[in-house]
Amino acid sequence: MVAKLLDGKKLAMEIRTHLKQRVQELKQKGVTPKLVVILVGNDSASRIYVRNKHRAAQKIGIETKDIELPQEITENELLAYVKKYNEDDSVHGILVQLPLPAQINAEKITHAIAPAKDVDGFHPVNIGHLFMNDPHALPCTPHGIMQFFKKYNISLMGKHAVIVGRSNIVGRPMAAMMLNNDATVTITHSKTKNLSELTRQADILIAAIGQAEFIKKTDVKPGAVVIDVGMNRNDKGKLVGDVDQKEVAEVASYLTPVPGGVGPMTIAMLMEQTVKFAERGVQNVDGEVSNG
Ligand SMILES: NC(=O)C1=CN([C@@H]2O[C@H](COP(=O)(O)OP(=O)(O)OC[C@H]3O[C@@H](n4cnc5c(N)ncnc54)[C@H](OP(=O)(O)O)[C@@H]3O)[C@@H](O)[C@H]2O)C=CC1
Ligand SMILES: Nc1nc(=O)c2c([nH]1)NC[C@@H]1CN(c3ccc(C(=O)N[C@@H](CCC(=O)O)C(=O)O)cc3)C=[N+]21
Ligand SMILES: [Mg+2]
Repeated sequence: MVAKLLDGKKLAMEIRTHLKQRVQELKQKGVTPKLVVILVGNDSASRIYVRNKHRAAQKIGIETKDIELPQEITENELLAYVKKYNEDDSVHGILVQLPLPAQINAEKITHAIAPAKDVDGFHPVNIGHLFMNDPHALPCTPHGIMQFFKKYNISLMGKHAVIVGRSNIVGRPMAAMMLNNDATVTITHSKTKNLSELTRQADILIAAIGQAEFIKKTDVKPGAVVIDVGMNRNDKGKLVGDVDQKEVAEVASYLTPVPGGVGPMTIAMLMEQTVKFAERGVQNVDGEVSNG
């Protein structure tokens, strides 16, 4: 079998076209969706993300403000920025890039972002809604992955989904979303025993580990759908995923490439949520019932 590649670049472009239309409608009502991105220090995956976000926002007509802060900034200084944009009615979305430097308690920052502006969907209130199958804001990376399943008619019902990685930004919310869509979900991590035995049972395998080309052909059941979330540099400095793409393409039915797979979808979902939040604001002004 040769895997069919799930083209995230193309799907993200389709989504952008729809968003552009929605932004135009908002602008006619006098509202320009605005996203504030706060980057502390110089994490390399975050750099790529910030650059690509900016480009996408420009194409759609979303206003972005990038705030770049030094590695040494204190927690209170960073909290003051969050507070400022929480209170600024022209801002619809706030995103603080992770990871944050060691002197800052990331949890404290995440908790400080107003849930209604939490475009990452990382606030405990939003995570709680998601786990209760009543989502208000959705973490962008797993939400983007769900769009592949929709687009390519990959049903999750009754399927065994195995997720490698349990981070708050990918693994855990991915598990909730797949569970909400009737998959049977196994979450694995660095303490999991006999990992390969589990991954080989997966109808749908999500690799969100942060280890270059970790998942090999022998870890994958023939015909499985394999989603590669990883963004790593290999020893030659090349961008590679968590999946050995060349090997795994020989056994998987579907596979997301890196680059051009999950990454562009993460950005498309960030844009989508920014627009959605801006639309909610307009609904509230019009006196209609808000959906959250
Ligand atoms: N394309 C995109 O849009 C995005 C890509 N990424 C990329 O995805 C990858 C994962 O990111 P993120 O979730 O933030 O990473 P984290 O480092 O926060 O989490 C990694 C997870 O993988 C687990 N893990 C690490 N090594 C192993 C191993 N050998 N066997 C089994 N499990 C292991 C860890 O286990 P434990 O909990 O026990 O430590 C942890 O749960 C990175 O490459 C990142 O750059 C991230 C976000 C978005
Ligand atoms: N609060 C927060 N939320 C995040 O969602 C978040 C974060 N912090 N910190 C960093 C990680 C990483 N991440 C990426 C998203 C898209 C690409 C992306 O655009 N990838 C392109 C890269 C192509 C290229 O330009 O080389 C692709 O895969 O095709 C990369 C990385 C989001 N993250
Ligand atoms: Mg990708």
